[in-house]
Amino acid sequence: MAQILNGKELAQSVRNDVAAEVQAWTDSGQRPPCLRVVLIGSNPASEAYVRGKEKDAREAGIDSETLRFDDDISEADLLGVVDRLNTDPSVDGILVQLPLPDHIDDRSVIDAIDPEKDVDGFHPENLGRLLIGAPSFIPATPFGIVEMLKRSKIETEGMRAVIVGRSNIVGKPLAALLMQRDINATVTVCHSRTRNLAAHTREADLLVAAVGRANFITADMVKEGAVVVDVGINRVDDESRDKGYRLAGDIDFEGVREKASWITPVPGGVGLMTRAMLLKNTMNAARRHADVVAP
Ligand SMILES: NC(=O)C1=CN([C@@H]2O[C@H](COP(=O)(O)OP(=O)(O)OC[C@H]3O[C@@H](n4cnc5c(N)ncnc54)[C@H](OP(=O)(O)O)[C@@H]3O)[C@@H](O)[C@H]2O)C=CC1
Ligand SMILES: Nc1nc(=O)c2c([nH]1)NC[C@@H]1CN(c3ccc(C(=O)N[C@@H](CCC(=O)O)C(=O)O)cc3)C=[N+]21
Ligand SMILES: [Mg+2]
Repeated sequence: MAQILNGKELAQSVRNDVAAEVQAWTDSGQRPPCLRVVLIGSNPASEAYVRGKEKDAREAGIDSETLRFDDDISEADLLGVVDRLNTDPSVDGILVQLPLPDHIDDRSVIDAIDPEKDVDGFHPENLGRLLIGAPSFIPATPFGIVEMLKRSKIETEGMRAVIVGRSNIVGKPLAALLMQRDINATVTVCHSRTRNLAAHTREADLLVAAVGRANFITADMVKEGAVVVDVGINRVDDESRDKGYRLAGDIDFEGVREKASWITPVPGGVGLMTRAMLLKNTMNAARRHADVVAP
């Protein structure tokens, strides 16, 4: 039976560390790190993330505000908002909540964010820097996954890592991170065109699912003793809940926990780490902005 990689506890310890960094920062006479989140429309899932982020930021002493716009905002107007935040000297970090409405090109907006304020690490300059191992903002979800493994003292050296999902925000940056010299995993990235997916996943010492389909990874796809990380956030109908649904990951938790050595739950796993690492990135953005190099 797997041990639980407890996102609640691990994220709390990251938040405590960031709160101490922020305290030392403001004690030294600096203003609190400042994050601005841009939220278009009123997607209930996005609203939930944004609420969570605001609460986390407040507790860490970070100045965080969400700028909300109707989903009929034009791309030009949104680019104007980004430009204002880019040039505002009181703003350290910018996060534009994705996905954007269909009439707006996500890429154009991400590319417009000042790479020095890009706390999501989604700008091509930061993704390129991540790939070559140069200092950069590391996307919060991959960063959070690695931080979970490190804080749980899970040895990654020489592991076979299999990532299911090749998105620019999770799968690809996680692959870049896991193959770095301080982690030393051997990485396979699978996607919807992968032939015989289970043959790959069954080889994984570290299996990460970022697919977006509830209970997609079943026990028969998992090697005995694997470390299993669930990035998926899916809604499944559940009449016993007030909301009529509950959250489920991409991993069939009940089945897979019998075989894995470690497993992340949903909720209470990677999502909480994502939010905590965003705070870490915002603290680093403030240092960079003040020309103090991030540690
Ligand atoms: N916990 C957290 O902090 C976060 C959670 N999420 C959640 O993680 C999930 C993934 O997000 P994201 O990476 O943005 O998703 P995307 O939809 O961008 O990517 C999904 C990936 O899964 C692959 N895929 C889809 N179907 C299959 C299949 N049948 N077999 C193998 N691969 C398949 C796709 O392949 P292809 O490229 O070929 O289409 C694609 O690469 C979502 O549930 C999202 O809500 C996302 C970000 C952060
Ligand atoms: N620019 C941008 N950056 C992102 O990092 C980004 C984004 N857009 N768009 C959406 C995805 C998804 N994402 C999550 C963050 C936290 C939780 C999270 O806190 N999850 C909690 C549960 C939250 C709940 O109960 O609703 C948990 O797993 O325990 C989930 C998902 C960030 N994303
Ligand atoms: Mg779009």
